[in-house]
Amino acid sequence: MEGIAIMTSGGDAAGMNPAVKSAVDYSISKGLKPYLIRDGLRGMIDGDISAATREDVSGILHRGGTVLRSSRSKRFFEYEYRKQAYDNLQKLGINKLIVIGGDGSFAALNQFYADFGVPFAGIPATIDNDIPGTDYCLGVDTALNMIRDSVDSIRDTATSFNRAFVIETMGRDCGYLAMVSALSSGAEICIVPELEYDLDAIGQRLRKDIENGRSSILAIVAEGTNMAEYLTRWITVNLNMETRLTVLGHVQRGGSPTVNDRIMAYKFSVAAVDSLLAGHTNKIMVFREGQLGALDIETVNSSKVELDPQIIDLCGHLTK
Ligand SMILES: Nc1ncnc2c1ncn2[C@@H]1O[C@H](COP(=O)(O)OP(=O)(O)OP(=O)(O)O)[C@@H](O)[C@H]1O
Ligand SMILES: O=P(O)(O)OC[C@H]1O[C@](O)(CO)[C@@H](O)[C@@H]1O
Ligand SMILES: [Mg+2]
Repeated sequence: MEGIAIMTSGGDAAGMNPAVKSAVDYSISKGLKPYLIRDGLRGMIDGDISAATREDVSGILHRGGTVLRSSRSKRFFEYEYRKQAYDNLQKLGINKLIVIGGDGSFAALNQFYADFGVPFAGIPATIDNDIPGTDYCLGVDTALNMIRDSVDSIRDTATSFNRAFVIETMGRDCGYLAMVSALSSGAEICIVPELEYDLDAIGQRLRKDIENGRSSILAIVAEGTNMAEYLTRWITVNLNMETRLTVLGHVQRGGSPTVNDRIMAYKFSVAAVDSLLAGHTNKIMVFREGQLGALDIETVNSSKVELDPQIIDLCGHLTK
């Protein structure tokens, strides 16, 4: 039986566990022998790999994070350790890989393919939603719901005082989480890398609102702008409102996957196994304009992330 190994790599994301479960179950149904690699690239180098049964992956789909665990391995950049990883796969008869992770993890597996010709299929999973070619990455919906709950709670306390709150969301260099959260929570300000902002205009708009009775302000700031602390001081001074900063941090990465993340995980996993069975060697599963598909890693690597233009438009008035 042909061996197929499944791993999670890079930042964990809700949806990784249902993706692992589905990849194992579907591989077995297709006559493959699934293996699980623990701790991502670290486990591949150190041979932390074991055969998987359906029982091994039962009862995991509702859990957040990744039961396989993850890593960011410095050693994988070195050929010597990639060779060690290859030898581990060879010993077990594994000649197909599924990697559930972000762009860095795909780059790692593509390098591994260039070195040793082991085909892989990538499943986009990162709350940042920053993988080119796909509108959706696993974990994003769960993260957005986490953020919504947190911002709604902050709104409760903000409106109990005359206060402003600046809330920083994750997303590395991508403002998707911040933009969708600003819209879904009714924020007054949104600062993201994708949009220019005009603090003078924001000041004029909100001073008028305050004259007309506004007593609280919510500002959502993407981590990639590095603006959260500055904006907190700016609101205090320029809008004369007591202002608190909340950095949501890793709470956004946890939590039980939403229904959407579970269903997307199943779709991506089945597509990944099918892609390998069809003989494709280095495809990334994507979801674009409501359709499931697959792109060559080269296309993904050479493209730019394109966020939903309607979301960007809808946020425009929150930046001035
Ligand atoms: N060019 C490369 N060659 C070899 N290994 C690489 C390469 N690029 C990335 N890697 C490996 O892939 C790991 C995961 O990449 P990275 O830390 O960027 O996370 P990611 O998969 O992009 O997920 P996220 O952005 O959601 O955290 C890195 O820690 C490194 O071990
Ligand atoms: O603290 P860590 O796990 O290194 O990663 C933090 C980064 O990971 C991400 O959450 C993506 O998983 C980014 O938004 C953030 O910048
Ligand atoms: Mg990444």
